[in-house]
Amino acid sequence: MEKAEIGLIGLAVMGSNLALNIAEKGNRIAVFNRTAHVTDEFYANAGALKDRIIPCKTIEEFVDAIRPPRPIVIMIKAGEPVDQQMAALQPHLDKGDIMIDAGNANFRDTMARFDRLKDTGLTFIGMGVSGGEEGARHGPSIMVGGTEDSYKRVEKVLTSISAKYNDEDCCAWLGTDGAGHFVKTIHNGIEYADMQMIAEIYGILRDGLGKSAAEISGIFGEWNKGRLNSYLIEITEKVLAAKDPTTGKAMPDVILDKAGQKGTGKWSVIESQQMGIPATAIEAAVAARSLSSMKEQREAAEKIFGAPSNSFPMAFGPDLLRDLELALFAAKIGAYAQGFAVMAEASREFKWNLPMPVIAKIWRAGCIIRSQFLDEITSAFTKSPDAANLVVTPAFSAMVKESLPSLRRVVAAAVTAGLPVPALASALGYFDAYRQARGTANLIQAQRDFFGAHGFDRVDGKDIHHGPWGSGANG
Ligand SMILES: NC(=O)C1=CN([C@@H]2O[C@H](COP(=O)(O)OP(=O)(O)OC[C@H]3O[C@@H](n4cnc5c(N)ncnc54)[C@H](OP(=O)(O)O)[C@@H]3O)[C@@H](O)[C@H]2O)C=CC1
Ligand SMILES: O=C(CO)[C@H](O)[C@H](O)COP(=O)(O)O
Repeated sequence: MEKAEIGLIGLAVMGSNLALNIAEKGNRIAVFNRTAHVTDEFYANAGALKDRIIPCKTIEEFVDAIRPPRPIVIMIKAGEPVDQQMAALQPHLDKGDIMIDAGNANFRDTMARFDRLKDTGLTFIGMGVSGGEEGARHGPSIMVGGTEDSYKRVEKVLTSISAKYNDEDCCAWLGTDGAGHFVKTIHNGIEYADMQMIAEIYGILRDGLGKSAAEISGIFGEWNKGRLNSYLIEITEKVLAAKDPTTGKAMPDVILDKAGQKGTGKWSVIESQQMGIPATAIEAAVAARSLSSMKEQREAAEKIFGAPSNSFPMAFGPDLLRDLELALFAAKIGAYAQGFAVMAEASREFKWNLPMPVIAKIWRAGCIIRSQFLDEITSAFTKSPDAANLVVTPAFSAMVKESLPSLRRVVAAAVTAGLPVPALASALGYFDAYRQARGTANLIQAQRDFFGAHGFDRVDGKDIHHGPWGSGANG
């Protein structure tokens, strides 16, 4: 039998769709799944693509079905399963074969896997894939980490399956070892913030203004024609318009308000904190998901403190919807600015030389946060490669100036009404602190020196580093 050019392990949602995508682009592919009946079902449903798929029941059969040097995509549950699968695969591989972990790995695990494989003659790639089920099937965004040479060996097949934006591939090599998985993690952190901010605006419309799901769907539909145009706004319109087949109610009204999370949001926050780069909107979004899961505690607390007032101040008049749209836009800029700032610091720390315009480019299509907005980020980082932060680039500073007053009005009104807007408020606080030349940390430095003689620098540059208190009283 003619051998496959590539193999794929893991035929759940992502792997099965990626395998069909790979086959559809003209590649012969061998597939394997730990539970064999999943492979049978996948093959049975592969339709016209069956001719290019070799279903395998054992690892030996799978490895043997691929032409060496073998590129093997591992698309399974992240974490320990990946180590188990790699260990099971390794004895059957030959020098030059490439294992590609395409799941949502923690980049630190990816770095450890690179280390473990260093002297084996095997090649490893850590690759972030975004786009969910549909992206995997018809074109995901692909973020590759590993040696540039290893990328060149798989570039053709990866670019053949990736999404396209204006005919440009949404697939790129981003740097060595953990670079691809780090960028995917921050993509997801931004995704968390984007989703949380949309949910907060939905909360204002639902609880503060009494609008129905259908009405809110219409509003998001309108916004999707403007500056907020994006996949997440598009699906928000759709999910709000959908009806529950069982009750006929709007679908979001029958879904429990407890959000799941698999780890990438939390990792984004942990890494940003480790590097000392504020990612306040992402932090607020992760915390909001955790708080959402405390349903019973929230129910008990509402009995003690009462529900929000259900009245969003109407001082906005006819400009209310425009203010909400602009507020969401301003906060979104804050979240992306934070995500890119975290990647810039990681790039320095891990010596990845991450190409910011390229990252923005490959997120323009295929991935969950895809939008027109990312084209503007591409252009801003191309024109200002050394900008300290996205918000100080000429294009984005103009957008912030235009939209920030709306974010301030909306956050103020929501806070007054008792409606929770932690991510919107965090983005606002970030802007306010970031653009304040003289902040209040002078007081913190004085306090630290008072209780711990930690010292401070003076504004006049004089060589006196302690205040006239405690053990530092004499300078
Ligand atoms: N779902 C999504 O929208 C996205 C997911 N991802 C990432 O892609 C990867 C795959 O995601 P998804 O398709 O949702 O599948 P899941 O994360 O639900 O993982 C299920 C797959 O993992 C396999 N698996 C689990 N444990 C082991 C093990 N110990 N050894 C071998 N195989 C194992 C399962 O095999 P079996 O059938 O035998 O149980 C099955 O094929 C994950 O890392 C996920 O985070 C990335 C982007 C989007
Ligand atoms: O990577 C993804 C999208 O980009 C996956 O859908 C991931 O599962 C999303 O994260 P979470 O499950 O924590 O919401």
